[in-house]
Amino acid sequence: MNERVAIKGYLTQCAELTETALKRSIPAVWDVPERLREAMLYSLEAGGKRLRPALILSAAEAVFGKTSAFNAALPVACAVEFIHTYSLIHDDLPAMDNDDFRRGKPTNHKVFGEAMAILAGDALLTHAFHLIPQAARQGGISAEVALAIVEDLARLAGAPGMVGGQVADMLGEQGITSISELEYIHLHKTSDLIVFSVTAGGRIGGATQKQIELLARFGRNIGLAFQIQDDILDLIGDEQKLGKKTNSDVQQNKVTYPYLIGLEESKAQVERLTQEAKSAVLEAGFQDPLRLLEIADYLVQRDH
Ligand SMILES: CC(C)=CCC/C(C)=C/COP(=O)(O)OP(=O)(O)O
Ligand SMILES: C=C(C)CCOP(=O)(O)OP(=O)(O)O
Repeated sequence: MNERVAIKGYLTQCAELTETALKRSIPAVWDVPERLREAMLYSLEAGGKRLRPALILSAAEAVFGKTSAFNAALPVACAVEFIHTYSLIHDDLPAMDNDDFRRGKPTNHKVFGEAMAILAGDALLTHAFHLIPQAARQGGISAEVALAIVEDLARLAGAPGMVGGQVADMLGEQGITSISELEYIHLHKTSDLIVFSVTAGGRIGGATQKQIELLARFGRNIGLAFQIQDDILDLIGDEQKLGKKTNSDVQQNKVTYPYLIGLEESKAQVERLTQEAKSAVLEAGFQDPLRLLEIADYLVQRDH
């Protein structure tokens, strides 16, 4: 990827690289029950924006200054997409959001049944942790970087991160009255995996500790903006483009930013968080920060 294409084209290229790498991440010959493999591939190959992999690739590019860091970053990009996909399968289950459509298709449990959907999620989660040491064994990243990435992923996707955020969301349903409670949920449920993505990309590109911290600040802010935008789109978005039902938050009595502060103030908040994110990237003195800055702006305008 040498040519400077517009951001939409860049994200498409990142998504295509990720799709190819994802196909290779599940062994062609794999001694696992065929139905489990089908259920994993069903959600993994259902599309999705592949935003988190793109953030890993673009953070590596920002720090390293070239897209030649992409090859080393792709196994980690796949790992985060495995984790994100498992989280969506479980989030859609009847015990959680009870959703019927995801990524433009019936949800995993609608096709494979609840038990298999839970297990397909479990298998995707576990396989993610297989991919990162493999990348080190193949020489793409050092063992030290792989260890730091595994440690970050376990924390940011686990109880102190995404899982904890999802639990706080579940326990707080209807009882949330303040922005700070809602912010806690969004920061963990959504931002933490985005923080993981940009800091992992940074580690692969050779970032300093100070740069990792600034990438984490970037990730927290775009992550929060991303979740608020998700809540806005749930109210005013297009089902066809989103590939999932709108108005589900209202139907599930969920407390969201638009519910607490209104639509216009929520949009203004997305803008503010985006500016804050961009200032962190500018402060970091990266070799080539352009893609990260463009992605931050692109996310404000997204309609799916
Ligand atoms: C451990 C688990 C299961 C984590 C799920 C994390 C997550 C971000 C779910 C989607 O949130 P959402 O319900 O706000 O989004 P959507 O509108 O896409 O369902
Ligand atoms: C965190 C949220 C809001 C869940 C959906 O994430 P995405 O909007 O990134 O979902 P896909 O494109 O990967 O399907």
